Amino acid sequence: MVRIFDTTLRDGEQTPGVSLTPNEKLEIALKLDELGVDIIEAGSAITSKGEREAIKLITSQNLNAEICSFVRALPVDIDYALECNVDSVHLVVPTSEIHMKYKLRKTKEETLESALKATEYAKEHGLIVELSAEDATRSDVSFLIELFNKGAELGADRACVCDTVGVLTPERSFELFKTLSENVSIPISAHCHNDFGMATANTISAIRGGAQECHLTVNGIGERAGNSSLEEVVMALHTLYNIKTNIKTEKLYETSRVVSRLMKLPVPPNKAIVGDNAFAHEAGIHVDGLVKNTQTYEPISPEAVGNRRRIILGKHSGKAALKYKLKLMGISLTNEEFEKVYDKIKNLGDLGKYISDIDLKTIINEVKGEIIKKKILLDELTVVSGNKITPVASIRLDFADECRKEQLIETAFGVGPVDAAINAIRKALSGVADITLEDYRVKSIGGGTDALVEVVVKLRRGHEVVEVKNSQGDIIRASVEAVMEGINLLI
Ligand SMILES: CC(=O)SCCNC(=O)CCNC(=O)[C@H](O)C(C)(C)COP(=O)(O)OP(=O)(O)OC[C@H]1O[C@@H](n2cnc3c(N)ncnc32)[C@H](O)[C@@H]1OP(=O)(O)O
Ligand SMILES: CC(=O)C(=O)O
Repeated sequence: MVRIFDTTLRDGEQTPGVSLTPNEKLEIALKLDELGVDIIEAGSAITSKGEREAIKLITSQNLNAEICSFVRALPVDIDYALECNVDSVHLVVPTSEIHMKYKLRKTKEETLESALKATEYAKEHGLIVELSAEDATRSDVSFLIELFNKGAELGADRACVCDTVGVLTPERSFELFKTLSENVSIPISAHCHNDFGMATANTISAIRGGAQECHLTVNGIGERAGNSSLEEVVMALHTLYNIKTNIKTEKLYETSRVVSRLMKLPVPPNKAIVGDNAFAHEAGIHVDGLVKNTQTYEPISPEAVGNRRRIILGKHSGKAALKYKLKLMGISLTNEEFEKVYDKIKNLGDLGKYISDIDLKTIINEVKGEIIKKKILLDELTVVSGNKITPVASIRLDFADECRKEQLIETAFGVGPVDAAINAIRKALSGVADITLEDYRVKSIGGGTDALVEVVVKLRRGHEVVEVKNSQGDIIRASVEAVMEGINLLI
């Protein structure tokens, strides 16, 4: 069993440009606790008043996880951590020549002395101490052994080896952690960075070498190129090495998305385990294999990590993929219709188009000659904007489906006239269609104030996404009509 020390809220929050409010930190901490991490490094208490408020909020929840604060080898940092009622401190001491000489401006002896004093101080105040060597992978190994063993004599509970600038290789990592775990009297943890894209491999090698705990972040976020990614390390350990952790893997995707949303850091589609393409398949040969047996092209099931399988139609699709999609959607086609739909998919694919489920429905309707009646029509739109007025829009929509027919009227404010108009649509449709605007882009086609503007909106309803374009001279109408078109496609 390997213990997971999650540093999403400390090293992860050190991602340049990221800063969370106390409530946002709490929301992530609650998710991490549900996920089953053993330790949550909630922040560095010394950093700011807001940071301390966040850590206090987290420690007040009585979570299952141990709550930890980063501290330098300084009593003042430990005092701030104590004020936040944490269970433990991640007590960090630079150990490489470069860090000691240039950053701390201290000798090895002085560094060791301050580290041990700080350890003693933290222990006297009842804290669990994880004594951590910063830039350990560019440090003298005998110095690391001396620091950790002397720290252990003073009560340090765990030792941590930081690959601060990500220079380990899997081979070196195995050897280093083997040597340290054979010569240090307390459990050792690995904290790896991803500067050369090897953080996951280095962490796994550290564990194989004897590390009993690892520092990870959700989505691999963190300083520079980030830290070892929690979802990658955990799934590799469970699946490829048969080493267990306390992580409830089926919560990985959901946790990834909460962190992404609150940190405003999108997850790359090809991100292992939690990326939207991690279980997406387009190539015909792959989909044919998957339909016959999912293990042909999936090393683990998407459900195991709370992700989902997506079959994408496009240029590389084969007929097995189209048949599979039609079966899922409960649509039957004659052979002739099937061939026509398939040809259209290939043609659109050649034009570089990705064919969403909604596009597929539109293609099928076209091929079958069926006209789809729009459920929501824009009847009236009024927008008022100026220098002495908060932009405001009122809207009247005609809504009609099989069971309901009504007019929806709403008014809303916005930061500008477009925002006000879209807010009014959203308000009018709340409860009718819960749709989120994921992206809005505008560009001018030609110059001059009378130029055409092209608006592109991306809307999501559950797992379905549409992208719609509208071009005309009036930016407000272009925006509203693009949104209305998208909504009609989604409902
Ligand atoms: C690899 C890592 O991720 S390390 C963690 C990085 N995290 C952070 O930096 C947390 C956010 N930081 C902050 O809010 C601020 O830097 C503070 C509050 C910690 C310190 O702010 P300041 O007092 O203004 O110091 P400043 O940031 O300019 O410099 C850091 C000081 O800490 C010292 N220091 C750095 N690491 C350590 C350490 N582990 N133990 C003791 N002292 C340290 C530096 O030598 C420097 O001291 P100096 O001013 O005497 O030269
Ligand atoms: C302590 C830490 O975050 C590092 O050395 O990378």
